[in-house]
Amino acid sequence: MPRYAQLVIGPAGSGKSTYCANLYQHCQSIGRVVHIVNFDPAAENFEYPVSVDIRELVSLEDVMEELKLGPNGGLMYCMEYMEENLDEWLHEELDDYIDDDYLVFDCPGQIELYSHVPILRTFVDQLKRWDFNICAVYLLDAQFASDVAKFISGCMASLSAMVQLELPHVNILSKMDLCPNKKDIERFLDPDVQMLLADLNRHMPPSFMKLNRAIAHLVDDYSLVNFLPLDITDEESFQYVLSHIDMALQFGEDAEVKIRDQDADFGGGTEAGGYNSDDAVDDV
Ligand SMILES: Nc1nc2c(ncn2[C@@H]2O[C@H](COP(=O)(O)OP(=O)(O)OP(=O)(O)O)[C@@H](O)[C@H]2O)c(=O)[nH]1
Ligand SMILES: [Mg+2]
Repeated sequence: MPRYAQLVIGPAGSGKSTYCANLYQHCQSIGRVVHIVNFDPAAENFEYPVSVDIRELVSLEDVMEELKLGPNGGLMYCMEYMEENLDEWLHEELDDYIDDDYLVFDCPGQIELYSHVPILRTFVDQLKRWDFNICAVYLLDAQFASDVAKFISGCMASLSAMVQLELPHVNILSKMDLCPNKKDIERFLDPDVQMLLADLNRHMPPSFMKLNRAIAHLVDDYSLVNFLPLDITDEESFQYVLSHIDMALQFGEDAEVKIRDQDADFGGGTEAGGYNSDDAVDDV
């Protein structure tokens, strides 16, 4: 039987770790087992129990200190080091997770990892060889849907990850609880590219019209302009997103949903997401 992996990616601060923490909680509440892998060598605080931690192999702090690298160069070094040690380190770590186990990789936010650096591609190819079904879960802050130009740039970033990784790909608009007017966002979830194009042209000088058209068609040709909204304060919203990801992973087709061991070693449960969602809703 295969194992399953969500690769949670997206720009810095888009809500990847918060999503992982809330996914863990949601799964606990419905009696499903998921294991979260911290794949970010720079991460320090966790709102979920970490099942596998890249920092046991390499940590950004040590790399910056020993190699005198800055945070971005240091992170790239860490990820290259991970790539070189896939067989020894990760293979061994994942050995504990067998048939139909479901892992969620909380990745770093350095956008170059998903655009032109081949590290994650090598990593997913290796996971496939180890019989994982994998789905890329790309988070984009719903603020990107506040205007068309921002939204198109978010789509392009997601598109480059999609082309680079060649995985089933689910796009999520995160932080919907912070959106004052959800109706405004709706037109971006499954938008008409002609409408986006007209909007772009309206806000830009005529010299950009040809470029705008080319970009809009590129995005349209890849059928990428499709986002699922996620409001982490709403269980139904979570269930909706998770069911799409499960479908992309073909999870549940030949695997039984594992019932959580009530005595899981992570005692006491976690608090959701490191922020107070009630306050966030009140702010809107
Ligand atoms: N209100 C609200 N805040 C969120 C949500 N998701 C994330 N945040 C906040 O946004 C900030 C960044 O969230 P993270 O989950 O750390 O984002 P990340 O993508 O893991 O960031 P990096 O690992 O640095 O790339 C934190 O302050 C979170 O509390 C959300 O759905 N709603
Ligand atoms: Mg994070």
